[in-house]
This record gives sequence, structure tokens and C-alpha cells, in this order.
Amino acid sequence: MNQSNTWEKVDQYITERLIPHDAVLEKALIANQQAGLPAYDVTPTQGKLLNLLAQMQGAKRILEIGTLGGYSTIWLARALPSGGQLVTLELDPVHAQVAAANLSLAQLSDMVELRVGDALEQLAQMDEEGVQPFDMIFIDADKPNNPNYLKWALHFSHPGTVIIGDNVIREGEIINEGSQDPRVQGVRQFYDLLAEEPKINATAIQTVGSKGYDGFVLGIVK
Ligand SMILES: C[S@@+](CC[C@H](N)C(=O)[O-])C[C@H]1O[C@@H](n2cnc3c(N)ncnc32)[C@H](O)[C@@H]1O
Ligand SMILES: [Mg+2]
Repeated sequence: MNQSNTWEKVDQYITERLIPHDAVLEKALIANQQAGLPAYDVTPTQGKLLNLLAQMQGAKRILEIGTLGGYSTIWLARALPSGGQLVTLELDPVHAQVAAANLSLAQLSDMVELRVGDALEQLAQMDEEGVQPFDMIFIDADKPNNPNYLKWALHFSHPGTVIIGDNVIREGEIINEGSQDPRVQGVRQFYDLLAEEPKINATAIQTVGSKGYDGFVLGIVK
């Protein structure tokens, strides 16, 4: 068995044991596939990790940048207490339409505000609207904009806000300073900003599994 086969089988093993069969999440992934969305969703084990982190944080307000079909949104929103709110930002109207249907199937439409449009524009608009800070922020959209999303995440945070960034290892390409990939360069600048920004204390963790070799940044706002 080669290495990536092992990672995939171990992910399956963990999923079978620790993540109960869930018709809503499975239907959401099928709907995404049928609508032709790219399979960039987090894995079940990662979705559950996000859910557990939100519960550990006691998050009542969550911001997600990058909805796709709402798979991670469902995991995160399910961690909210009654009266909690999740705001999720998505550029692509087709992705947003699929996400809205999936969230409705998950009976989460009341808790989730899905804002369609460029995330940087949406965030500026949210600022004008005086949107309140969030307890947890998940950054998972266009990686070249990660430094901008981190600045906005800090703006919409309070001491204790947890900020998570997905896809920050990129099969190890992250250490290639000469990479021509704007996603790698965006994530490298994200690390630079995290390193120099006194308002946040962060680390990153490498992950393997059914979506290959990648990882998360996890930080807490001081
Ligand atoms: C990696 S996918 C999100 C996956 C999702 N968080 C999950 O795990 O189920 C990234 C999403 O960000 C969206 N996106 C890309 N650029 C964007 C932008 N400028 N503003 C808002 N969303 C954007 C893409 O259309 C895509 O749906
Ligand atoms: Mg991701």
C-alpha cells in the first residue's frame, strides 16, 4: 500500500468509527457533485474537527470566508447554540445556490446568513453595517487573498476569537519561496503576517488524509 492509500484508508477507518452516518452531510456532498462543484470541501474528519473546535470555544458567532456548497458551513453551524449565528461569504452564485439548498436541507437557514459576492467587498460592507465581532473565523476561500482575509478577521475579532485558516501546507510547497503559484505565495504572506502581528498567537498543523497532504493554521486573538 503506498502512502496516500494508507492515509485514505486511515481516514476511512476514523470516519467509520467516530463520525456517525449522516444523511444530510452525505446528501450535501452528492448535491455538490451533481451541480459540478469542485471537491474542495473539508473531509468529514476535518469538518468534525471544526465542529469540535467551535464547541470548545463556545462560539456563538462564526464567520466563514469561502462557502462552496456549505459542507464546512453545516459542520460549523451545528456547533452553535440556539440563537447563534454564522455568516458565510461566497463569490460564485452557483456555489451559493447549492449551499443555500444544502443549508435548507440541514434546517440551518435561520442560523446562517449566506452573503454572495466578493468576500473583500462583503467584509467592507459588513463593516459599514456595523456587524458585531465573531468568536470564531474560518478562512477558506481564494488563497492569494489570505493576508487580506487575516486583516479583516482581526478587525472582526475580540480577545479570545479563534481564527482558522485551511490549506496552508499545500503538499509542502509552502516552503518553496520561489513558487510561481499565487496560492502558495498568498499563504506564505499569511504566515509572515501571523508572525509579525502582535494581536494573534498562532501555530500550524500538517495533516494527511483522503484529501492528501495539507494543514490548518490555528490562532487565538490576544
Ligand atoms: C475551498 S472552497 C471552500 C470550501 C468550504 N469551506 C468547505 O470546506 O466545504 C473555496 C470557495 O471560495 C470561493 N471564493 C473564491 N474567491 C472568492 C472571493 N474572492 N470571495 C468569496 N468567495 C470566494 C470559491 O468560489 C469556493 O467556493
Ligand atoms: Mg479548504
